[in-house]
Amino acid sequence: MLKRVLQDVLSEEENEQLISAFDQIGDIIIVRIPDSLVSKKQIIGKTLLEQVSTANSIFYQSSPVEGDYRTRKLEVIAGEDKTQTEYKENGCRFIVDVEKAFFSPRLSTERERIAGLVKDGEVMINMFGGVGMFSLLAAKNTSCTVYNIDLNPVAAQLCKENAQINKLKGEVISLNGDATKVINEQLTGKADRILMLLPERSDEFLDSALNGLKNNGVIHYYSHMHADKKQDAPKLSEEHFMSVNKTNAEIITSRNVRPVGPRFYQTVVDVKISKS
Ligand SMILES: C[S@@+](CC[C@H](N)C(=O)[O-])C[C@H]1O[C@@H](n2cnc3c(N)ncnc32)[C@H](O)[C@@H]1O
Repeated sequence: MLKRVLQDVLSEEENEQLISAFDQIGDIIIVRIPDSLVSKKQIIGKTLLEQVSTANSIFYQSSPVEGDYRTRKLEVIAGEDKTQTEYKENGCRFIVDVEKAFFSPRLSTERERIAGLVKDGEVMINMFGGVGMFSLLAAKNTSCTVYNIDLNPVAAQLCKENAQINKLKGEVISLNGDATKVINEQLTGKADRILMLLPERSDEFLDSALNGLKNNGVIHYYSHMHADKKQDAPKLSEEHFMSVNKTNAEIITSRNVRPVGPRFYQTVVDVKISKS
C-alpha cells in the first residue's frame, strides 16, 4: 500500500528497491531506504506524510537493529519528531517507543500462536520480553502469570504501563534486569513455559532457561538459521537445538517465524524438557 503512495515521486525501479521497507506502528511510519535512494529521503517522507492520513511522523531508519537492547537509530524525515506511539493488536493496546525499546509489528502471527498455547494457571517466563507484547497477548484471555524480564529499563517501564492500561484475565509482572540473574535470584524452577526471543544469543541463555523451567515444561527456542530452501530452516533449527541441548528433550514442533535476510530465517523450536 505504502509503495503505491510513492509511485508519483519515484521511478518504478526505485520503488521496487523499497520492497518491504516500511512499517507503520500507530501513527509512526519507519522506512528503510537503500543507499541509492537516501538523497530522496525528504521527498519520500513528505509524500508519505501527505498521503497516509493515519501517519503523523515519518522516520528513516539509519542503523540496523543493534546492541544489547536491540534498538535502532531513527531520523525524522517528515512530521512530528516523537518516537512514542500507541499500537493495537488483538484487542490489546501497547505504548511503544520505536527508538528506545525493541518493537516489531512483524511478529504478530507468532504472538498469536504463543497466546493460543498458554493455558489457565500456567506460569510463563518471557526472558527477553521487551515492552510486553507476547506477555500481554498471552495474559489477555488466559488466567496465567507471566514474568516479563528485560534488561532495557525503558522496555521494562513500558511493559509495566502496558499491563496497567489493558484489562487482562491473567497477570503480567515486569522485571528489569538480566534474564540469567533474575531467574537465578527469583524464578528458579517456576515456569511451565519459557520464551527465548533473543535469537542471536539463545545458545548462551539455554542453561538459564532450563534453570527457570519446571519438570516437563516447554521452551520456545528461537534461532536465526541459514538455509538454501525456506522449508529446510525449521529442521535445521531442530538439529541445531539438539546439538547444544544436554537434557532429555522432546521436540514438539518447529517453524519459520519470518525471513530476516536472503536465505536467512528466524525459526522457533518448541521443546518439552524432562528433568527426571
Ligand atoms: C529481540 S527483542 C524481543 C523483545 C520482545 N520479546 C518482543 O518481541 O517485542 C530482545 C529483547 O531482549 C532484551 N535483552 C537483551 N539482553 C538481555 C538480557 N541479558 N536479559 C534480559 N533481556 C535482555 C533487549 O532489551 C530486547 O528488548
